[in-house]
Amino acid sequence: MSSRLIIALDFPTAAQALAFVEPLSPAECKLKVGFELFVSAGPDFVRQLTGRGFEVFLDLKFHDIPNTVASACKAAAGLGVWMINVHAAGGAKMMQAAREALQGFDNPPKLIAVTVLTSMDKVQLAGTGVTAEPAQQVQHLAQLAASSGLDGVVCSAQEAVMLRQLLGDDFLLVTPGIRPVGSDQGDQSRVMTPAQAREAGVSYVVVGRPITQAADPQAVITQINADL
Ligand SMILES: O=C(O)c1cc(=O)[nH]c(=O)n1[C@@H]1O[C@H](COP(=O)(O)O)[C@@H](O)[C@H]1O
Repeated sequence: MSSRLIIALDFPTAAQALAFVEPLSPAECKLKVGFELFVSAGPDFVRQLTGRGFEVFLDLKFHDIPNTVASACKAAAGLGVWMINVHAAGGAKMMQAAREALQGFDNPPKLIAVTVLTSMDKVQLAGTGVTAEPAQQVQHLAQLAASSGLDGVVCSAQEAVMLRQLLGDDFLLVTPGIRPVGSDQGDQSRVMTPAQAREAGVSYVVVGRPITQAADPQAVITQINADL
């Protein structure tokens, strides 16, 4: 079975990211390219990763009017990536437009929606005008994503049990905010360990700094894969 670990390649340059990726194999992880690396390294870098056989999650969190998001999703799908995402807060019409935009592709990327960022807690969420508990808002947006035809959501592992029950076994639950025991929480709020995430029924975990900033990344990768 392929790994359920997605490593966040949050590096400033293609050279640094490639140096990190060099010893890795597509059997032990998938790779996530986010804003920082995509802005500096661009689509050619993404093609280099797919060319090496990696499944790539292009994490650009599209959030705009439906037409703009649909066009961006088409462009992303053209790169041959495995997964892309939009913000569920963009609404049902935006998510449906994203879904429809992928229809012409033979092997379209999985399309998932960000619910409530894992860095947000109740106080920060309230600051945006949403007075629901984070878990309630995650549930609301995940149901909207499911009814809009998306393949899954980004959420914290803390919401995984609830969403698995509600939305079934095939709905993808992709969970950042993963912290192995003893690692720094950093700017994340709703965190869980890899083993807790597995028990909660997540589909994939996203892990960045606990691996990329480790003295021995390979040891952390091996341990996380064992925990999953
Ligand atoms: O969409 C994401 O990947 C994402 C959503 C979210 O709610 N929280 C979140 O942390 N992420 C991403 O997941 C990664 C987590 O990195 P670390 O906190 O370093 O493990 C970062 O690249 C974030 O951009």
